[in-house]
Amino acid sequence: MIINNHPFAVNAKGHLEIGGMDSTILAEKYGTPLYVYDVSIIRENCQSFVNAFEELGIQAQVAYASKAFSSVAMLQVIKQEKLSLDVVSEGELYTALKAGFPTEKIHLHGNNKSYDELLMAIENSVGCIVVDNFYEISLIEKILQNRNDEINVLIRVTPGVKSNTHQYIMTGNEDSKFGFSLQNGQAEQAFLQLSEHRQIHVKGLHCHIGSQIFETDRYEKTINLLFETISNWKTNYLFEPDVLNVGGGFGIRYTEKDEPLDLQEYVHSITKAIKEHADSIDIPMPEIWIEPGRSIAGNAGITLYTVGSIKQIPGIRTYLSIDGGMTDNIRPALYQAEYEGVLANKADAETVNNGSIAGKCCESGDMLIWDLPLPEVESGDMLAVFATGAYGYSMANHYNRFPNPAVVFVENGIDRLVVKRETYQDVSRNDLSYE
Ligand SMILES: Cc1ncc(COP(=O)(O)O)c(C=O)c1O
Ligand SMILES: N[C@@H](CCCC[NH3+])C(=O)O
Repeated sequence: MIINNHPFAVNAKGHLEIGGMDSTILAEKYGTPLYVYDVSIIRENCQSFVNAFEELGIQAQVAYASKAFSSVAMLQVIKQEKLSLDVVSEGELYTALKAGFPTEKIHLHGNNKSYDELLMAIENSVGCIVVDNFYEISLIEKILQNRNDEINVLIRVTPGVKSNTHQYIMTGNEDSKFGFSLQNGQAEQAFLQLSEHRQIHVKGLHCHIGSQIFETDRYEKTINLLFETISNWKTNYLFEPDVLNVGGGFGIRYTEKDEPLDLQEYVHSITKAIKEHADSIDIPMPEIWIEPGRSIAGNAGITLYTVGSIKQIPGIRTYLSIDGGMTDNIRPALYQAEYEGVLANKADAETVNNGSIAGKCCESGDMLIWDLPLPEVESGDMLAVFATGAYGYSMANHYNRFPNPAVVFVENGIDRLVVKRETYQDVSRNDLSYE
């Protein structure tokens, strides 16, 4: 049975199941708050993208955007599914190396890569550096001066497309901290500078217009703009890209308001648009690279909490406080993101009232869900919040010195702890005494 359009079942005891396991048993075994992933859903999401390209006979790389959720176990699953990997920092690169990820399939991103980050990437022969700005070019040139390495780069461009999403997760517009503008000539200047360097191979262009996007026409519009540039560069510099990377951003279902497309639909429309343009300017079909994060990890994860204090304000609202909140999921506070949830131990009980789910932090904005329809709630009940697999754990923080939760993977009815719960020692690990 699918519950509320989220891919989880309810068992005979009326408990929420994830990956064939009773979620209340997981909560008892590992404690709450707890992130739980159904690994089979992660794998299905990976395969949806990979198979869609394969069926079209298109050369492609599907790079998991590891910022959505990075841990050694997660990246090992991604490696098993034969995807590539997008990393944005030394920490993400370090995690990828720790997971044994093939370095030639790693792409390094970032709008302010440091000398050390770039050096680490070059020393480890990553497959590609997505160059973002002129300062970065100068750092790469400096590193290559003393080395014989040759590197592949993509040029990250901002095509000037506004995506229909929250301002904080919009990245392809002209007024953005990311990438070289196509409009004002900076992308062309970067292209010329990079192309002159004998150790740098410009493989193509990269752009990412934003996140949680439901319309394929945004990608089509972006591809139109990219090809205006490619066509000019072909005429002026005989440029034919080997690769076009159109980023990630494919939307998922958080609440009933979201109507996600099948992942294949994005692949089909991106491929069609690129093919038509490549044919029209008579260049070989480039490899298509995409970078999904949320659409791989998001719907595979849930967070389990225990309900504590219940505060009823007659005629106004009932606040149900849980043992986590904005420290393990900052998205509602940061982007007014909305979620759905159920009581995991009463998953099939009839809903009778609305309850608003409050986090534990000393912050009025620490609210996870407003007015969630729920059955009769008692302290000690267990709340499951759906679709928290992306940008939940990875954006966790230590506000009020809360330790980060544990992460458990479940597959074929077997559960495995993949990230340990932090302890108070972990939280104060770097504190030094001043006495
Ligand atoms: C460059 C880049 N690629 C890929 C992604 C992944 O996006 P999403 O998780 O929405 O697929 C992001 C995040 O928005 C990004 O900035
Ligand atoms: N962290 C954001 C997505 C943007 C990430 C990368 N550009 C979110 O939770 O929705």
